Amino acid sequence: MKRKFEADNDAAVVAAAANMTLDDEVTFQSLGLDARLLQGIAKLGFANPTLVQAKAIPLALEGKDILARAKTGSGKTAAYLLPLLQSVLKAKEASPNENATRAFILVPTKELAEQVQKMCEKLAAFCGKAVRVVNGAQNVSEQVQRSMLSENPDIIVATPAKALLHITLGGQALVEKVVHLVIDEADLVLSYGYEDDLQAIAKALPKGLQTFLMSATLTQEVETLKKLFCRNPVILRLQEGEDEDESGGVSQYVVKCAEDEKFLLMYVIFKLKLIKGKCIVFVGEIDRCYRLKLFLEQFGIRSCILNSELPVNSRLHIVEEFNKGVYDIIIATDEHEVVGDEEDEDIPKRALAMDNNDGGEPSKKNKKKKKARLDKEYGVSRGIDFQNVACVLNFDLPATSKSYTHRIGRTARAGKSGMAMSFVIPEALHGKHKPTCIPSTKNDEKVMARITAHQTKKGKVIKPYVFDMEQVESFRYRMEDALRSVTRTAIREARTREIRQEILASEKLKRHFEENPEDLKHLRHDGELRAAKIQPHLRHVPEYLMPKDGSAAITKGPEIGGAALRKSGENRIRKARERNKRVRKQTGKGRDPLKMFKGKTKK
Ligand SMILES: Nc1ncnc2c1ncn2[C@@H]1O[C@H](COP(=O)(O)OP(=O)(O)OP(=O)(O)O)[C@@H](O)[C@H]1O
Repeated sequence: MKRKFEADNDAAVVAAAANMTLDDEVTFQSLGLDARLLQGIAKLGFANPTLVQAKAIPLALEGKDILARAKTGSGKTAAYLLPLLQSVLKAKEASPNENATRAFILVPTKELAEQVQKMCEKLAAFCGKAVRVVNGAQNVSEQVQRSMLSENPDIIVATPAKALLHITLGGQALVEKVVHLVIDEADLVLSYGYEDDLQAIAKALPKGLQTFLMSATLTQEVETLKKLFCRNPVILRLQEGEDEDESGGVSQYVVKCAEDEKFLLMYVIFKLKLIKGKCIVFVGEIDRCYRLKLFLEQFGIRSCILNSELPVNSRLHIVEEFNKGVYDIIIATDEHEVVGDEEDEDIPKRALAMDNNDGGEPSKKNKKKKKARLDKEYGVSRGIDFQNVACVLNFDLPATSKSYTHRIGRTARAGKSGMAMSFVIPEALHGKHKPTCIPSTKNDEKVMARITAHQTKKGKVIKPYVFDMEQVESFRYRMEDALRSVTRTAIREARTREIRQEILASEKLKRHFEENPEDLKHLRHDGELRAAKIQPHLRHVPEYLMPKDGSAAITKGPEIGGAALRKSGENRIRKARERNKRVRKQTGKGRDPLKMFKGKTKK
């Protein structure tokens, strides 16, 4: 049984309280950080520390162990990286010629390792060669691993499994000077199956390290890690919403609909551009990614897919490009989250093996085959810093309220606003349109009730979102037409083709892109899979289908995701791009002159 972690009963110093707020006068300068780090912070555009940074950094600089619980997107990464970097710089000043690894940062996924390493490099951008941080989570040969470790990088970011490999290879020489250990997403690392690795790491690292445990939720797992690694830590329990300004936070909505209406709404929402800005759509199974992508493709709507089957380089590139604004829609699974971690046994284990089955029970053989293909160190709903996401759309509900919290935490980050919309199939409507329905949705109402209770406890409200279904219904015929084309064979083909393409791009072209990084810009992940029958007429919305009062009349709720964009520069960039496109269309300017050129022959 899971138990909520009660810091108050703990012997440790409880530094946080419900009324902990951010003092106006706390600035990065007042935290006493090195001038080079302040330059890095300024370059990142961080004006002031977030609450978790303002509270954790001074304590960390005093050498205290920290156990911090702060909401998703609240800036926990810099809260531990800055004190770590400060410590490395100090050590380098004391012994400029000594190369020694001083910190290990453990994260649950490869995606997160890459992100943390990049953030570290950005914060240390003005430190010259004084700081060397490596991403030790990559799959590399022993030879590469040896060369990576040969100069004892100051900071190693890795998953626990990879960190242990490094420690085993590097031996005492690698760990003897380690003084800091960070476990990011601490509530998650154990559920990723890293327990044995963590036990071994605890034995191998020197005693008396300064430890940081960072998490969005305090659970029994965090308590276990605390016992394993911490010495009387300061516990920071930063309450939800304390560091939000009034406009910040996620507005949460629920839409009750049948399985086929999910597709209908997706068509209408994306085709009529009802979402202003970028959107992450979470689905329950890998096959669902392809079903939805192929379905949207029928209407000329482009999207990218993210799941653990894709090679890690493709996954990282997709997130990077999405953050730059290259793509608007990501359809993702969060497979590690799908194995329910709540007490209720009724919660369907949205097991990976159900995949590809369209509802049937998986055969044992199938189960084995599927699991072998998936990357254990994959994860997108935890920790990944998707930027300026206007809306998180739960096409299929997650299995637990904890997963829900992390999914919706991909929007409204860094004090911005965002929207989360969840589709829920009421029991009465379940069973309708069985061919596409996934078994886990049977329990949607139960799961949603648990999610609502969890959010209510945190003072959050989930409101119903209303669409004008009469207007939406006029699109049904086209939806059904498109859905019919997305057969199981088409899905299977698309899935195989996508993986093949991505592996090709990821592995064979890796060296090419290392040598020609500019070419990466042209590698797109939202291409058409074309596995389903293409029906050109579906790409256009005929005038007679459009609501008389414009597309916005379809929603009776607030603008979807609009608030998130109002604050981001991306909105301006997007508008400028659209404007330029219109101008180019009207004037013909900007077209490829080579393609436009019509040679005249002399008479
Ligand atoms: N002081 C700051 N001012 C403005 N933006 C910041 C600041 N600190 C961090 N950010 C930005 O906030 C976003 C979220 O930060 P970060 O990823 O560290 O959050 P997190 O708390 O670790 O989230 P999660 O729980 O999802 O892992 C990032 O885009 C980061 O660049």
